[in-house]
Order: sequence, then C-alpha cells, then structure tokens
Amino acid sequence: MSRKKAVKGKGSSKSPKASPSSGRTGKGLAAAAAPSSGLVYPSRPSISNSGEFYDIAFKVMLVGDSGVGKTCLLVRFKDGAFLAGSFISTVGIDFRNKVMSIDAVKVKLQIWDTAGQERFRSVTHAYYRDAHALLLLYDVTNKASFDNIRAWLTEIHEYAQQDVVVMLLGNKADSTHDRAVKREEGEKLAKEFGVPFMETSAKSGLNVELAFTAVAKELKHRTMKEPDEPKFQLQEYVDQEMRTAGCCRS
Ligand SMILES: Nc1nc2c(ncn2[C@@H]2O[C@H](COP(=O)(O)OP(=O)(O)OP(=O)(O)O)[C@@H](O)[C@H]2O)c(=O)[nH]1
Ligand SMILES: [Mg+2]
Repeated sequence: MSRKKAVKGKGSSKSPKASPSSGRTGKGLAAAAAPSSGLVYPSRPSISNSGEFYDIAFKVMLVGDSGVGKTCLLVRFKDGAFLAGSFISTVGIDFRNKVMSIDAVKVKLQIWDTAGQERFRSVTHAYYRDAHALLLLYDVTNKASFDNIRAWLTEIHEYAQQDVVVMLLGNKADSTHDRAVKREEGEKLAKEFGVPFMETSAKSGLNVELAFTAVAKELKHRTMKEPDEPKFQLQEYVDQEMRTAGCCRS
C-alpha cells in the first residue's frame, strides 16, 4: 500500500470554516484538515522527505466540559507528559496529529482538542460533522461534568455523523480522594447509551494509549475489514486489554 506523509506540528483556529486536507502538503490548520468526506486514502507515494508516512487518516475529537482534562489527555498521548500547574482553558479549537501502527497499517489520527467552555460551543458544533470518532470526557472528581454527559450525547446526536464512534472516558481516575463519580456509574451510563467506556488519567497515563488505540482499531477495521473478518468489538478489546494489564496500564 502506498503511503502519505503526515503533517507534523500543531494547528489552532477559532474558525469553524477551516476545511480539512489530506495532510500531504503545507502546515497548520488548513493543510492538516481532511476532506469533508473525512477518510484519506493514499493514491500515490509521497515525495516529501520529512515527517511520518501513513496509510489512512481519521479525525478524532475530544469533547466534554471545561476542565475535564481534554488538553492534558491529548498532550499525554502525543508527548507522554502531564501538564501540571495552572489550568489554561482552550480557546476555540486546536489539533495534533499522531501516526499509530495498527495491525501493520499506519493510521494517522488527527486529534481535535475542543474548548469545553459554553461560549465556544458553536465553534465546536461546526467540526462534529467531519469527525470519525469522539472521545467524550467527564472528570471523576466533578459530578456536574458527569451529569452533563447526557447533554453532550444529545449534542453529538444532533451534530455528528450517525455512525461516529463514541467512547466515554472518566478522566482524573488518579484522584482517588476527590472522586465524586464511581466507576460503576460511568459503566452504567455508557451501557445505557451503548458506548464503550473506560476510566483514564492524563496525570498517571492510565489507559490513555489504550483509549486512542481502541478507537484507531475500530476505525481501521471499519475501513479495511475483509468480507469474512468478524466485526471488531471495541468494548471487548478494551476489557481484554485492561485484564491483561491488570487493569492499570499507561
Ligand atoms: N489529577 C488530575 N488532574 C488532571 C488530569 N487531567 C487534567 N487535569 C488537570 O485538570 C485541569 C484541566 O485540564 P485541561 O486538560 O486543561 O482541561 P480541558 O478539558 O482541556 O479544559 P478546556 O480547555 O477549558 O475545555 C488542569 O489543571 C490539569 O492539570 C488528570 O488525569 N488527573
Ligand atoms: Mg483544553
């Protein structure tokens, strides 16, 4: 399979009109965004010398209330670091790219970090349509952020594609003393809405890699599934991986 090259670096914009691209050329938002159909199928090898090559690309959006840890989760996944210290709320929308190797296929995730603050909601709405997957976060130490998940799911149903992959994440699982939402409550809500669920911690790294890998696997399987290949079971995969890792992987 021929491979495309992922645009490296970071983009940022408050404009909902920015249109995605294959990431083959240029830098920044306009160049890194994918066609509105979303998927990028490489048609010929890249001639560029720098950056990482990929076979398929998907857009993943991080959504949820302000302060639940969306930016920290992305930074942990991308850079392996935790943004400790004062909380700097995201303004508008921002993205980072990461290429993962999934079953010998190079999958590029273009991950959009949205602002949780209400005043940026209309900006975020404009991006839902192009998303292949949504990671919906609440903060296990903040009951209101959990209670708002129903409203977020309503919003997702209204603005996102019908077949978008949604995964519910209870973040800040490291904060055992401040916990306000039990794991079972998260599991129950996820079951009610038929979405996969896991708890994460951007601080410790718990399940961060797993969350993105699971989504990338699901998207890759949907796109490249052989006719006789069984459907990928996302929650089963997550449960199995957590069992293998003794429930605590980073
Ligand atoms: N203990 C703990 N703190 C976290 C974790 N993730 C994020 N935080 C803290 O929570 C605060 C908010 O994190 P952000 O990632 O900026 O939150 P956000 O969801 O991006 O917020 P908006 O950009 O306003 O939507 C910061 O002070 C982080 O240090 C985590 O897993 N554990
Ligand atoms: Mg943020």
